[in-house]
Amino acid sequence: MKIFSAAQLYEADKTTVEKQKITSADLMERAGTQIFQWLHQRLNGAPVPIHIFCGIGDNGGDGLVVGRLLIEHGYSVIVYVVNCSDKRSKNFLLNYDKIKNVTKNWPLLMKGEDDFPEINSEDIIVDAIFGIGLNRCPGGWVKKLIQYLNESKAFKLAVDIPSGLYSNAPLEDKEAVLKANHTLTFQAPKLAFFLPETAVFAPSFDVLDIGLDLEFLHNAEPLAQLISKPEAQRFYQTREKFGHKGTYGHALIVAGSYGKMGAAILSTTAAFRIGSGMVTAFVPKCGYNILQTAIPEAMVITDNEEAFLSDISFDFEPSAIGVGMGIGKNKATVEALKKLFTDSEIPFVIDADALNNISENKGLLKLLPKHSVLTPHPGELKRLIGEWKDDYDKLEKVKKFSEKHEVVVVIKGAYTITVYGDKLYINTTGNPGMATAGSGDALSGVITGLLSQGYDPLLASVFGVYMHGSAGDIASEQMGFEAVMAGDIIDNLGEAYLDLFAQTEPENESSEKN
Ligand SMILES: NC(=O)C1=CN([C@@H]2O[C@H](COP(=O)(O)OP(=O)(O)OC[C@H]3O[C@@H](n4cnc5c(N)ncnc54)[C@H](OP(=O)(O)O)[C@@H]3O)[C@@H](O)[C@H]2O)[C@@H](O)CC1
Ligand SMILES: [K+]
Repeated sequence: MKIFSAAQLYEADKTTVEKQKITSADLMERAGTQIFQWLHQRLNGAPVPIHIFCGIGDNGGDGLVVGRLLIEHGYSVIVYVVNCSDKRSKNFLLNYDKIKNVTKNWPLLMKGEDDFPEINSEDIIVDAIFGIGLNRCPGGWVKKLIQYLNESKAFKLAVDIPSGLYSNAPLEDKEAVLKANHTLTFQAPKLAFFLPETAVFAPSFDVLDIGLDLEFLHNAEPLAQLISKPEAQRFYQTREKFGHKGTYGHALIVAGSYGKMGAAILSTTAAFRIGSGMVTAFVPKCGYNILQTAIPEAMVITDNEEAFLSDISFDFEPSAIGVGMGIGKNKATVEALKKLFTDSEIPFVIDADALNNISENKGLLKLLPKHSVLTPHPGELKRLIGEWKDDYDKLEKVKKFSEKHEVVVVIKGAYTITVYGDKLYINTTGNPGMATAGSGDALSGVITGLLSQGYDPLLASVFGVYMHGSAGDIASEQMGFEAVMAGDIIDNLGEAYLDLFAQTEPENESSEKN
């Protein structure tokens, strides 16, 4: 699924109206009807008070449509007009007139704090104050209204986007954004829903298909691609009936130091579980017995040093190399990395201490084979590219970094984002249970294992992140977030493959669940 900018959505709106020979009011009716149906399906006529706060633009217009349809179906509705500007939109005015035909209780005009209504915790708030047309930070009594609504325990449903949030621009004042419980967004999710600073305002959402012109949407270059099951299914490369272990490559995992041999075990096991034909672990001497005992399937080569890596030499040609998990920052290890990067031509997966060593010795970057994959968590990323002003600045910096060094960067987080040049791929699998030691080692093993099977570096990253998250989701379903350990994620990679093509109940066609 594609993520578009606000400007592109306006363009799509215009094209749709022209091509489908409808009016923009018809489109608003479609949008409002979808929101109404979502509520109606869940409330089933329940007499719960519904407070609808409408701005004076088209987002407010949507709110008025929802209000009218709810009133027509006998719901208990109170509509407020947040009268923050004189420039009411055409379709707002049209629906303002229409709602007067179905009720004697005209919308209440709010002009200041004195007009804030009492809202009970069992009530429902529909937020239709601002949509993607927000053009400045809400201030004055409107900001106070947003804060007032945020304090309420009532369920808050945002129309299109929580009011005060820009769809694809940085946050100006986090006190002036509605904290929605759920958002019903039109046609495509907004970029703000996936970035750490802004995602908290839209913790869950559904995408409502309002029938915008498919050709336009198909041809438009998106801000980012969302990676869910349908995309992951397309990336999957079938295993051949007559394949043998050589067909699926030989992954080399360069990992571990004294006290951190678990990182090597996790990455090596993950590379196997994702389908590598053979995996060799390169570890300091102290890891030999540990690795051979923990993973009999793996081959093990050791460094001359007992406790850390000092010279990474091997006498075979791996099809992919994952390096850095638990290797520490010994001077000799940095020299060993320098030699490894210089001698190899195949792309690497670079994680953990390999990233930290690169950050402290930026010259190493120049030695990296093209299309290597870097998998930093936020702290490692900061050390690599420096501080950023906000999430959007971060993405721009990573894009430049990716372009300059011709590498894939996997920014790990609640929504992991893979960056390659100016392209962004946002993952949708994963859960808070995966915030546990070794989860990153599992991911680097997964990506290395996919590379070794012939997936190209970008696909290995995007598909690997999806599979790692999916395995984590399955593990969390089995044992709850708190109990998940990295090994459980790896143990469920097989289930994640099975789940990729498992038959599921058909979803409601008009909405895509997040
Ligand atoms: N595109 C589509 O495909 C479809 C879009 N649809 C819907 O339209 C929505 C977009 O509507 P929109 O363009 O009218 O903008 P919207 O978000 O209502 O706000 C603009 C108004 O708010 C005002 N205003 C802004 N910031 C402010 C501030 N800080 N403080 C105070 N005022 C502020 C601004 O006032 P002004 O700057 O003119 O003073 C202007 O009047 C979209 O989110 C979706 O819900 C669907 O109906 C159908 C398909
Ligand atoms: K809104």
